[in-house]
Amino acid sequence: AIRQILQYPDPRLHKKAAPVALVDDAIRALVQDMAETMYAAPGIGLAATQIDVHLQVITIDVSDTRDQLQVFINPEILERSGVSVFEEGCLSVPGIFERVQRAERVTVRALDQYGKSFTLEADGLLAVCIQHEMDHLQGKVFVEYLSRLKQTRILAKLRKQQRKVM
Ligand SMILES: O=C(O)C[C@@H](Cc1ccccc1)C(=O)SCC(=O)c1ccccc1
Ligand SMILES: [Zn+2]
Repeated sequence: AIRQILQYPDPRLHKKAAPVALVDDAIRALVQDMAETMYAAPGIGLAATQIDVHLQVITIDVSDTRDQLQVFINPEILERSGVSVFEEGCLSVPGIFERVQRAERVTVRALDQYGKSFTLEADGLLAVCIQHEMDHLQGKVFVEYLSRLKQTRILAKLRKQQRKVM
């Protein structure tokens, strides 16, 4: 089912996600809901935190055919190298696109939706997205890397947008 995505500055976006103890059918159902929600938004990634589920689960699909889902459960970054700057967006901060500096390449270890451990070396958009989603699991939203002035302006803009919707 498509879930509601929390909108910044909702305080629930700052909660830290707990590790998944057992990758069972309930977790696989959560992954399905996250994928459905991500594709409908549309987005290239989604962290469970964004649908108010505080578990370390991430779905990503950076393919342009939108049919290559990648699932990361209890992800850990083992290595990071280089620097890349990329204009990022966020489904929890609609309409805001800002440049963020991150590692160019990451080696990440995680469990898949069947509980099997895997290690992946990523670069490019996949590396950027993995880091963006893992920030969400730590309760961090990409706008927090920006200057105070930019954050103030973004909050004002979002408040205006959210009032209109109400
Ligand atoms: O809020 C999120 O985590 C989703 C976010 C992921 C992300 C985008 C860009 C850089 C880093 C992380 C999004 O998917 S925002 C929407 C977006 O960028 C996009 C949507 C459809 C097609 C292509 C990109
Ligand atoms: Zn985001």
